[in-house]
Amino acid sequence: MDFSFQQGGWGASLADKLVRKCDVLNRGFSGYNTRWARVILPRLIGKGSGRDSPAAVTIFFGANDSALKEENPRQHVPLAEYEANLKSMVQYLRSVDVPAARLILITPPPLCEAAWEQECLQQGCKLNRLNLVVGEYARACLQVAQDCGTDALDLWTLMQK
Ligand SMILES: CCCCCCCCCCCCCCCCOC[C@H](COP(=O)(O)O)OC(C)=O
Repeated sequence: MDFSFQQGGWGASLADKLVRKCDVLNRGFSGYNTRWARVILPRLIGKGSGRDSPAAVTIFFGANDSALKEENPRQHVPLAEYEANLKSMVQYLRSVDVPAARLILITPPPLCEAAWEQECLQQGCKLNRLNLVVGEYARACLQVAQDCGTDALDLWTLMQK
């Protein structure tokens, strides 16, 4: 997310598609999980921080939360806490007047284990994420969206090979 406004990134593409219709703001923090994000969210989005009411607010977490506890305890967040943190972020956004109908929860994307393993090896560690585990977090994200009455974008399913 942090890097999505770089050349060719999905944030930049979205901003380009929506030019003259609405502004796309990026509040991504690379490497963050929901445990850290829920703490800083009020500093990123406060009551009335947009000039107009937002057309949509996306919440896109889970890739880092789903890192394996044994191999990456720093970023790992247990599944139940991930769900609770997402719900807390939804509740916070609703408390600053973002209607549930304007919220979109995005599941973590699928993981290409072979490519990620290369990245891990370069950093001197073992493969620390598994696509099947990411899928469990994606399903939990969809469940939270259903429970909270928000829209959801199931990237994990849409982007599987
Ligand atoms: C109002 C309409 C909203 C539409 C949103 C459309 C969203 C499209 C998203 C496409 C996503 C492409 C894949 C992105 C992959 C991002 O992976 C990120 C993770 C975590 O990285 P970071 O954010 O830096 O912590 O990357 C890895 C390697 O886990």
